[in-house]
Amino acid sequence: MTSPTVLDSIIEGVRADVAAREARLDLAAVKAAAKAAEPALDATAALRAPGIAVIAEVKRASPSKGELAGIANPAALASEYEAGGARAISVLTEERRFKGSLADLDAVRDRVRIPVLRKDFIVCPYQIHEARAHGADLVLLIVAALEQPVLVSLLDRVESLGMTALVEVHTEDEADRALEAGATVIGVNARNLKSLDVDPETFGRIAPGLPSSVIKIAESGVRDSRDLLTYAGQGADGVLVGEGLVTAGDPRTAVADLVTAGSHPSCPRPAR
Ligand SMILES: O=C(O)c1ccccc1NCC(=O)[C@H](O)[C@H](O)COP(=O)(O)O
Repeated sequence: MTSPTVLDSIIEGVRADVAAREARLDLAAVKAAAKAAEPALDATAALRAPGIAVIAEVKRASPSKGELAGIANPAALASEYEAGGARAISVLTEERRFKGSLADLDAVRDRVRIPVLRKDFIVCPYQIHEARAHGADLVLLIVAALEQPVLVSLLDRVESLGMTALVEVHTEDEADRALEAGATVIGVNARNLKSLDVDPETFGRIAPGLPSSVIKIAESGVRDSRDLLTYAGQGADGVLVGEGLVTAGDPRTAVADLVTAGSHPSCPRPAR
C-alpha cells in the first residue's frame, strides 16, 4: 500500500470540513444562496486584457512553508493588490493547512471590484455552489485531485453558474486531461504535490503543448519580475503569486513592479 501524499491528507480534511458545513447548511440552501448572489465577473476577459495578468494571492500559511503572514485584514491586503494593478485576487479558503476561510473570501469580495478566485481543494458540487454564494468568479479545479468524470462534471457546474474554472495541472498527462475536459484557463503549477518542491522548468515543459486559445497561468515560485518575464517568454498569459507578495513589506508596490514588467513593450506577448 502506498503512503498518503500531502494532497491526499489535505483532501481528507477538506471532505470532513465540507461535511460539517453541509450539516449546518444543506445543498439546497447553498444553491439558493448562490442563485441570489450578484452575477460572476468575466474573469476570462480580465485575464486576456493586454499585458501579463497578475493574480495576487491571500495566503497565510502553507504545507511547504508553515506560517507565512498573519494577514489580520485580508480585505485590506486585497485592496492593496488591486491598487497595484492585480488582474484578479486568489483567496485560499482551505482552513487546516492554509489558515484560510470563506470569511476571507467574503471580506475580499466585498472590498475589490476585480475577479476573485476561490483557491481550495474542490472535490464536490457543494463547494462550487458555496464559492458562488460567497461571490467567487473563478474556482480552482486541481486535475491531480479529481477522477476524469468528476473533473468534467465539476467544470461543467462551474461554467453553468457563470464562473470560470482555473484548471490546475502539474504534468503533460494532466494537461491532456484538462484539455479533454474542456478547460479554457489552465494553471501550470510548478509545485510538486508529493515533494512540495518547486520546479521552475515545469511551465516551460507543459505550456508549449497547450493550444494558443487556452489562457495559461504560471503558478507557484514567482518571486520577482525576472520570473514573470521568463514565464512570459514561455507563453504565459499570467502568473499567480502568493508567498512573494504576502511576505513583501509593501504588497501594492510588489504587485505594481510585476504589472509594470508585464506591460512593458519589451515583455514577450502570448501568441494568439
Ligand atoms: O503552497 C504550498 O505549500 C502548497 C502545498 C500543497 C498544495 C498546494 C500548495 N499551494 C497552493 C498554491 O498553488 C500556491 O499557493 C500558489 O501557486 C502560489 O504559490 P507561491 O507564490 O509559491 O506562494
